[in-house]
Amino acid sequence: MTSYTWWPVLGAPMEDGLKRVLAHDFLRGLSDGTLPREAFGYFVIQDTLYLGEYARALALLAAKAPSGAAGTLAAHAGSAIATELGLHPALLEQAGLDPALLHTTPKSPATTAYTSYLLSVCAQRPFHEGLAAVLPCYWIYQQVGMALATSGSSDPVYERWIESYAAPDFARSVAEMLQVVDDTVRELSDRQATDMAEHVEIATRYEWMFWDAAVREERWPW
Ligand SMILES: Cc1ncc(C[n+]2csc(CCO)c2C)c(N)n1
Repeated sequence: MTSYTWWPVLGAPMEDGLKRVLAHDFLRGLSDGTLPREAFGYFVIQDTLYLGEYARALALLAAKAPSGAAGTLAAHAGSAIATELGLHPALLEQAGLDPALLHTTPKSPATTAYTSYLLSVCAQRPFHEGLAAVLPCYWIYQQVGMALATSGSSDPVYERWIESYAAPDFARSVAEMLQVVDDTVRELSDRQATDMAEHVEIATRYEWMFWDAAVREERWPW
């Protein structure tokens, strides 16, 4: 990580957020198997809703990317959709939940806030800012996957989730994205780099809030 040009610019807010994420009850519960199935089911449904919007954010970003990065971003938009359609419904079924819930559950307040934020930054702000907003999604999940994979989980459903983010395929996709970030950061003024760091910090907080909403099974007041 430290060999990347972007690390000294963007690493601090993500590392701080990662510490908080790793200490969150949701991830402790995934590791030791005490996470209630209801909280995991809530998470998988909300995450599927999230992925559909995240893919659109990446597609918006692809449209304004320099040509060297456009193909990577468009391909990643495609693979986010593939996860939405593949892994997530399979996880739901394995967890004993009806995949039809995916079509009847509304986005939670946290999912609405995070995806609205991503879409608005990617649509309305310059490329480097959008890239900063989508970065914690990759980096945090990779770090979480690696941290949890060292001891795994006694629960086979949770273990499958951990394995998918500790897998070499996922590491390759994160590395592609980090290279795009590196190529981008190299060209920026100090002001632009500070703007990126601000988006990284906000998106990292949203990542924490997403786990937290699942533990609380957050709902709209009516
Ligand atoms: C809340 C939330 N944040 C990050 C991810 C991880 N993630 C989602 S899409 C994508 C890239 C393309 O597949 C990655 C790494 C998630 N699943 N849910």
